[in-house]
Amino acid sequence: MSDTRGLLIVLSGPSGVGKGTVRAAIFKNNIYNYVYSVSATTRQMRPGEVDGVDYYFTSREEFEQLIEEDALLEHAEYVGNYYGTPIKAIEDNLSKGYDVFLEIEVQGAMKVRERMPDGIFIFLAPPNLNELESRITGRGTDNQEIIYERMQKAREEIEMMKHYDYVVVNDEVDCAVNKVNGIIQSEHLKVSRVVDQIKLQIHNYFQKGE
Ligand SMILES: Nc1ncnc2c1ncn2[C@@H]1O[C@H](COP(=O)(O)OP(=O)(O)OP(=O)(O)O)[C@@H](O)[C@H]1O
Ligand SMILES: Nc1nc2c(ncn2[C@@H]2O[C@H](COP(=O)(O)O)[C@@H](O)[C@H]2O)c(=O)[nH]1
Repeated sequence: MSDTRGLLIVLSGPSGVGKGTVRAAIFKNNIYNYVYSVSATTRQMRPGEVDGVDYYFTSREEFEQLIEEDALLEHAEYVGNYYGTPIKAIEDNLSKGYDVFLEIEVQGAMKVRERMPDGIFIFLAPPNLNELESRITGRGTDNQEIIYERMQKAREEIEMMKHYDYVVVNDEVDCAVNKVNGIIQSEHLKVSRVVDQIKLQIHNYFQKGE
């Protein structure tokens, strides 16, 4: 009867908006004990990235095997590479009561929404598109062609914002972090999420006295 299952939190939005930056800041002072869902990808590892921490880096064959085995909650092809969310760790952590944090692009988020509609879907938006382009360019990880593709994608992705539960504009990282934490903590206080626990406490209290 008690609902101690964790919450599934999906942080999504266009490439370069700052999802990774905001997520890293949230996890640096992880006061709420969120667990991060490490995705699998076929893209090349960037300098400083660690296999199993930033991503599980796989070959295309290995990734296709994961699809075949139904080991992914969702997957998407994004600018020439596969990205996907391993399902087992999510199920294990949610059932242990941890809030699980996904940082994924928009097509994948929409697939998660179909399979896990109880999730909390947060769209991280740029202050404007010029700022988005300068963030992608400033990161220095993509050539002009890829930057162009990522900006084209961003246009479609911003259109999808209406399918999310919340939007947070990432103008200042600290401000965005506080808003995301605030959303999650408010979700925990929803009557629908706590009502069963309260009923159980009342039930246990009166049973003791009988
Ligand atoms: N609020 C902000 N103000 C200024 N710069 C920012 C802000 N947030 C992130 N950035 C910068 O923007 C760049 C892109 O950020 P980041 O890599 O976190 O984006 P992302 O959404 O995770 O991208 P991708 O989806 O491609 O992985 C980085 O150089 C980061 O330092
Ligand atoms: N649908 C999914 N998208 C994912 C996943 N993991 C990451 N991503 C997103 O892909 C793009 C590109 O990432 P990058 O690391 O190459 O810049 C970005 O929007 C990520 O958030 C996933 O498991 N599924």
